[in-house]
Amino acid sequence: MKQPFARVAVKIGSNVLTRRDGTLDVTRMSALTDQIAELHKAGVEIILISSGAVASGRSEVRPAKKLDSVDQRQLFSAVGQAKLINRYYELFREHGIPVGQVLTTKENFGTRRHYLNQKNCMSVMLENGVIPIVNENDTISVSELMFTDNDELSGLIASMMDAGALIILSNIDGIYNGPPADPASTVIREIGQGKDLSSYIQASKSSFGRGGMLTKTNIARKVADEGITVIIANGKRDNILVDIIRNENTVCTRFIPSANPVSSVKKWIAHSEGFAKGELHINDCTTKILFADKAASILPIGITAVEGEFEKDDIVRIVDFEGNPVGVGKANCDSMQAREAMGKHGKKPVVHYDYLYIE
Ligand SMILES: Nc1ncnc2c1ncn2[C@@H]1O[C@H](COP(=O)(O)OP(=O)(O)O)[C@@H](O)[C@H]1O
Ligand SMILES: N[C@@H](CCC(=O)OP(=O)(O)O)C(=O)O
Repeated sequence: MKQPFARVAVKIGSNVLTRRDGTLDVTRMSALTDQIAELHKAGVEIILISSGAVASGRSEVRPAKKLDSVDQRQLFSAVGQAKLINRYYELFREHGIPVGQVLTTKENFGTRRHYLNQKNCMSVMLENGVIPIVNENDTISVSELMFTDNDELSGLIASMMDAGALIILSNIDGIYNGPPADPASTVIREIGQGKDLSSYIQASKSSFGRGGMLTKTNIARKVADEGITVIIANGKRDNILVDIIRNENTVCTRFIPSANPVSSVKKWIAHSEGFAKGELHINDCTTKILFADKAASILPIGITAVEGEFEKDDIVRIVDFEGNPVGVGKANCDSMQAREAMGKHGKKPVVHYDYLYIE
């Protein structure tokens, strides 16, 4: 059977993999592994982003004294990640599929060199039939520099690996149009571009999750805008992964991808906002040009202020004349040169169109 997607990133949330008491739900892991193996054997390349390290480590150690939240995370994830990957290794081995562990941190996405290095690692794994199993390296991540949660990480991975789809598995059937516990609420089956979902989302999270539904929807929209289908579905439902791929009527929320996919380098820039070293403030006319259909670079004549100190090739935020962030780009010169050229005609672009992502 022809598969709709050649490459799929699958994110499994902590609560899918853990029982109520916090122990690892090996039965669920085994069921999901079977489905991934089925898709893999049908020729779909899978990249797995799996949470569950902290949750599975929690039940393994009894700390001698009360630990602060950083110590807890480091201790539990160190123990739990080993347990988690060991389980995956055994489960996939039953299908004759090799798996490899990729532990990463947010900083590894900060420079283009690090980014391409990671991309190369996962590409070579896929070329050799190995399923990458990715998680944040919680043991060495610095709290302030962590991913909001693994939804953010999965968005980066799907984008970096040019996946056709990102499937986010949680403990819920999709995004509800009201409180999920309210019987009158139903799952929103399709979400088009530009739809504001904030009024539907409650602040509640599952007991082992970190980010909640709001981060999921924000990431999903961003990734879909880059041309990737994003699906939020219930990882606790039997056969969910295979059903999603093969049966369009499966209950889940689908974010319709943009019809104009963005280039690989623009995808990196789109997710690099957190690494921005400075800001370019642009005038009204340049803002209008950027939002028009034609490709346009940021020329010095349209810049009204340059904030922060940055080097050539650093990431900068683009801010409109009202102070709203409108995009992210890679600077073509350093901040001193940008200040010198600002407001002048006939100068080289400060951000070239090929390295500019407008939100
Ligand atoms: N409108 C909504 N539709 C679905 N879930 C919602 C909504 N608003 C809040 N949620 C909550 O978001 C939770 C899923 O997010 P999260 O706890 O981060 O899961 P995960 O651990 O899988 O990443 C659901 O269990 C639900 O309680
Ligand atoms: N890296 C953490 C993941 C925490 C997290 O983001 O969880 P979730 O919100 O369930 O995706 C772990 O493995 O425990």
